[in-house]
Amino acid sequence: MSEDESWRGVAAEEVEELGTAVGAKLQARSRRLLGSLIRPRLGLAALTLGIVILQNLASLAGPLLIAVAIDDGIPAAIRGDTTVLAWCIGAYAVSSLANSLLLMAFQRLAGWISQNVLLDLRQRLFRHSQRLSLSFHESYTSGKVISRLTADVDTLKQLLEDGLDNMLNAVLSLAFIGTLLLILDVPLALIVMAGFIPLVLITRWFQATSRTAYRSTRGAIAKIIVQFVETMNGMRAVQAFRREARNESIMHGLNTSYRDANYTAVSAVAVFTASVRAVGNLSLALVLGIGAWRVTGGSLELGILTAFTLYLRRFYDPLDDLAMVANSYASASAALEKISGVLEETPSVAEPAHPKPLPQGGTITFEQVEFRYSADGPVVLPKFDLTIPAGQTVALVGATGAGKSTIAKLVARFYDPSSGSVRLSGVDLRDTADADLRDKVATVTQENFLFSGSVAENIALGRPSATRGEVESAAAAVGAHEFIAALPEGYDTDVRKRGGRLSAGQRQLVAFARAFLADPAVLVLDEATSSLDVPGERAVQAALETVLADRTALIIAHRLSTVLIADRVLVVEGGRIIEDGSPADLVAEGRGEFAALHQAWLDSLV
Ligand SMILES: Nc1ncnc2c1ncn2[C@@H]1O[C@H](COP(=O)(O)OP(=O)(O)OP(=O)(O)O)[C@@H](O)[C@H]1O
Repeated sequence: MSEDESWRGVAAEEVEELGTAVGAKLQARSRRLLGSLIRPRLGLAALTLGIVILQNLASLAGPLLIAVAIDDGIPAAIRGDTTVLAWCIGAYAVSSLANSLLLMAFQRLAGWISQNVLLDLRQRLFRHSQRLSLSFHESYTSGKVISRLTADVDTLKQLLEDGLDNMLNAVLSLAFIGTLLLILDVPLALIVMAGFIPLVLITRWFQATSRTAYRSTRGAIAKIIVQFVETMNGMRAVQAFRREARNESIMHGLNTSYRDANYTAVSAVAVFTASVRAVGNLSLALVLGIGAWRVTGGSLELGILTAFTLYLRRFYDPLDDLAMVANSYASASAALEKISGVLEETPSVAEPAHPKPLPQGGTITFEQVEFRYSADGPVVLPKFDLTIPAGQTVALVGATGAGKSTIAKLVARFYDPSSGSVRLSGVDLRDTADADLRDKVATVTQENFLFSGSVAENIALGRPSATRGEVESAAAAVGAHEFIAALPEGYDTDVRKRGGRLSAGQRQLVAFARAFLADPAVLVLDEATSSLDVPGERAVQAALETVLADRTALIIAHRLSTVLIADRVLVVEGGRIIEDGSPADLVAEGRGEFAALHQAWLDSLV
């Protein structure tokens, strides 16, 4: 990444103090995101603006009508002519009613726009997060994604729900009332306008202070959620290793820094609001003093002064609201900065624009492949070539951390090689469509994640169009039928509900049934039988031998029985393939790693 691009994506998230240039770029990115969210609703936004303008005009009529009533209506009524007073009262009632109706229409429309903007944003974030590659999620962590999708979207929600409303009203009130003040009395209006000089200065100070404070709050809340998710996910380990106290102290530290960051922001708001009020009240006092002196001198009418002070209150009230909007905006723009960062990330394993279809067959070729997990990380697989002909069952063996799973992950294209290419039936995996690849390559791992839903639904993930009969046959083929049938609701048992909880071995069998049902050209089994008991493994193995007969398979296993069904064994050490041959040949040679491993297995059986 060049220096200029170092702010892109989520890279600047952890940086506390941003340079001005980077800060400006991040703000521009946030604005672009906001613009892209509002643009599709521009017509409706224009209508909302029209309504709020009318509503403000309706609300402004009040004090003016009161001024006319005091200066003309009441004196005329004293003389016996009530026409003007009656008109004033009637117009006041109509303008108040119009004000209420327009306000309701405005709030409903603004609410509709905001809620749709939020819906759009939540969907974009979720869709994008799902599309980002495994490597992003491994480093960014689910807690941070959750924090973007919940806490950060919520701050934007606050801005849109209350802020939009307040801001439009405040800006319009300021513009309209400012004009009216000038029309009513120029010298008094100028006194009011002079108050804007300190206001601008205070606002600039507030923007700078609150931006930094809110960036810290966004970072702090993300850390809290990350810690929370980690604790909840690892609850068993937490309790088994008595990590509660340590976790509590970490959480206390994080919560404290979140409080401190929020307190800094709230303090800035307090100073800002108080200063705005002080300026407002001081100019009101000045206007009242000078106005009263002029009324006594006869150069100003009492009605005008009354209207002026009534308007003045309304002139400064929205400034209070504006202070709150500025606060919500600072908080939301810090959140938008983070959200737009996630949305700017691109999948490192991207789908090509014009994918090539994968032909039948399952020959896997590694051509001059070198792999590291990150650009600056160590080389995990030094450059190598390897061809696995279609239909061959290959076992990968080797010590922990040797690189076996990494090879398997490259075959399933969870990562792309750092250099060279991995091909399936001659097609570079980088040129394939995700759906095509997932149809052809199925993976069963140790984790065996089950989605909420029934056991049958979890098996059918392998082939969503499968009938119940096919699901049951797949389960029977791997020896899972009996335990599933014995569950409270058989195949319809919910795997997340009480009674539907499956053991690790049972989950593994479900994952096997899923892969068998998928009927892929290439099957990757990464420690897929490690949780099965011996009879369970035998049942799967018997099924494996028939199922693997006509497809390519890559098996990573630590058990001899599984390795022996392979046609070919690759021994991996430090990312290199150091032995390659049939299990029988490698054992017969008697000198290599595999022969030693084989002997160790045999010894352990005695
Ligand atoms: N997501 C990752 N990011 C960075 N490094 C990784 C990642 N996954 C694995 N590694 C590193 O790559 C190397 C090979 O790991 P790999 O998981 O392929 O080993 P393995 O042979 O499958 O081990 P095991 O038998 O324990 O599963 C290890 O040094 C490991 O630390």
